[in-house]
Amino acid sequence: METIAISARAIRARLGNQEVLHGIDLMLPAGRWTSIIGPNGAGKSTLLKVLAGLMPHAGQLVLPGHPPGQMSARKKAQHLSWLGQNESGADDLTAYDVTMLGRLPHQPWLAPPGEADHAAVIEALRATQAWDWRDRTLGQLSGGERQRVLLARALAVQAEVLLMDEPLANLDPPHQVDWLLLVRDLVKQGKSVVSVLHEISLALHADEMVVMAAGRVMHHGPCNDPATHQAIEQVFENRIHIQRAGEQWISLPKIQY
Ligand SMILES: Nc1ncnc2c1ncn2[C@@H]1O[C@H](COP(=O)(O)OP(=O)(O)OP(=O)(O)O)[C@@H](O)[C@H]1O
Repeated sequence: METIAISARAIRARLGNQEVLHGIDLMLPAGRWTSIIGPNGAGKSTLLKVLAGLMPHAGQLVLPGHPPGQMSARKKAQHLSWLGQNESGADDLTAYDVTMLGRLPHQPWLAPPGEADHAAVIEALRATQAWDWRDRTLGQLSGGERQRVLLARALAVQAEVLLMDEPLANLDPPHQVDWLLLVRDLVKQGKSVVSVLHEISLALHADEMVVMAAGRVMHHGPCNDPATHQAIEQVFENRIHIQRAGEQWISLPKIQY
């Protein structure tokens, strides 16, 4: 039987005075990579924030093996790692110190980082090829370089579940591919990854896809399933076409000149 990383039942969430998630039921598999896709405003970021425990919501959220209400904030922060969309702040901190923030859930209150913390930070900065800028502040980095440091921070947590909102933002094509290989490697180690992506061709490399529109899940299925491809085309108003290119599925814009 498939093990579950996060189970969400009847999730509703509001932003301002508007309900933006309208009753979401979702079982996210453990040890797999799930992509969440959908048009602008579909509620993808809101759903990811709810899954990360960062937003008030109605409905039930369960991390199997961790009874609700019995997991301390620290344990939860060790278990779930978060990479937000367009994260700002920390401009005066060095890339090394920003990455070390990912180790906070592991460190005793006010204790300096230990050997394991430094080892995790070094490994994460090397994995995202951000090691060379370890002594530069975030404010001195380009958008893509900065994103790779934030990704290193998320990796340094060494969490079982990684939630990433638009992790490919500002990354050039080779670093997008590196991210994809990194995720595949995490999944091979048994970690669960959930990512919100706008790059449909890359999102199709995931194991499973959640297709959202207007605050609802329209489809959840394997990335190589024709029903999933049809759902993707539909939520994007049939303005894109999913097709096979060699070993991969890719999304092409439908353009009539
Ligand atoms: N402060 C707010 N008050 C009311 N509605 C909001 C607020 N912030 C966002 N929304 C609305 O909530 C809905 C869901 O937003 P969300 O950011 O989750 O969508 P998304 O699918 O991640 O979009 P995108 O692809 O554009 O990043 C959108 O319709 C958005 O306009």
